[in-house]
Amino acid sequence: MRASQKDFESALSQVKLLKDPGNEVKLKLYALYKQATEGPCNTPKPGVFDLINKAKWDAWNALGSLPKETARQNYVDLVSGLSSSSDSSSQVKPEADRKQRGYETLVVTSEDSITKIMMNRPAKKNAITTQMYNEIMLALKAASKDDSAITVLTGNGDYYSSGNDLSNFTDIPPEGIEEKAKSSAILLRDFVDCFIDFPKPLIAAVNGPAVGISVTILGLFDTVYASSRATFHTPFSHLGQSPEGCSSYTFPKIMGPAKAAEMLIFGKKLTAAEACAQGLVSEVFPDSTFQKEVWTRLKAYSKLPPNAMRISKQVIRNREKEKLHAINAEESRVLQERWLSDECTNAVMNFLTRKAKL
Ligand SMILES: CCCCCCCCCCC/C=C/C(=O)SCCNC(=O)CCNC(=O)[C@H](O)C(C)(C)COP(=O)(O)OP(=O)(O)OC[C@H]1O[C@@H](n2cnc3c(N)ncnc32)[C@H](O)[C@@H]1OP(=O)(O)O
Repeated sequence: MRASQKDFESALSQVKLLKDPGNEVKLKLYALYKQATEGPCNTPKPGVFDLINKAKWDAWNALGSLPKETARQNYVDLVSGLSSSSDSSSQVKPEADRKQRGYETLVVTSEDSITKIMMNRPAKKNAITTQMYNEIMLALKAASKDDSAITVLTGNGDYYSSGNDLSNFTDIPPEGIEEKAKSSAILLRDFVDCFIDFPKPLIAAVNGPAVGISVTILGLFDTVYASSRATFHTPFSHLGQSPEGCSSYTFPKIMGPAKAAEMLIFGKKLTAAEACAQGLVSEVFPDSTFQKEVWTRLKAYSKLPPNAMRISKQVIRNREKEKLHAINAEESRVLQERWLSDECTNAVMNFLTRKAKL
């Protein structure tokens, strides 16, 4: 059955209510509309620099001598197809579709062009076990290839993360502590390399206190938002350890050597406001509105052209990459030795036997 003028008019009203179907479809709609109402294109071709009008002219001209009635019918069919697909895509996707399965220590979701990686061991203050290091690496690798524009790391519960899970030190294989230190240094190096190489904008939403490695790697993020309740703390000397996450380079660069030394050598704890004043944090939000304000901001950012954002990140970061990989390798090598020291063993034992908290 041929589309009537009434069908065509109703399609014209319907099209105004549709979600933006993208430029390609908009050009098709334009061309069919012109063909249906004016017949074949016989206006002069716009100049090469008049890009938009030239694209429209090309689309219309491509319809050749298609009869007006057929163009009208095609327009009505196209709008009807768009309406039904937009009805189904506007339905809320079931939770199971949005959540990426297969992680035990994380909840990973992708929505609104944002991949959110949430550390999910709230009862242990999101302490990072060997399994969590591996899962974060997997999630970052997947996020670097998915169709999201930006990636966010955050924590579930009252902490962002209490850093390395100190029970990682008790899980010693039969080959002995040296072997464990060696494999842990490789794990650490690989973990930090994933942040150095991550190609899309990477944002930390620091929902609460952050300790150790969860703080040091912030220097490798593009933006860091913090709740007013967050604190930042790297108690390496207390633990007989030394800095990682490239912080021996990024922290002095971000906050100056004197402030960096207070954090990295003396374990000074910064409030969110102090961390922001020193350049480690981009912006602090009141804890009561943190989630709402951060996600509203990120949803707006995620609509920016993704390729432009990736390229801007490359321009900002690429010249430092080689240096960062070398620093990461060196920090991991030094830590491998530190883990075998009495200072480190005693500090970890004190925590695990509940004699000390940091
Ligand atoms: C041979 C070498 C192997 C090494 C393998 C290493 C792999 C790579 C390492 C990379 C280097 C990283 C370095 C760091 O991140 S250093 C920082 C380490 N973190 C800490 O030292 C923090 C320790 N935790 C605390 O001081 C307190 O728990 C904290 C102040 C964070 C919170 O105190 P609060 O009183 O509020 O809460 P609880 O102490 O009762 O905590 C609740 C439960 O969570 C457990 N918890 C918390 N943090 C950790 C942690 N980091 N590791 C292990 N467990 C942690 C805590 O024990 C409580 O558990 P229970 O309820 O079971 O008692």
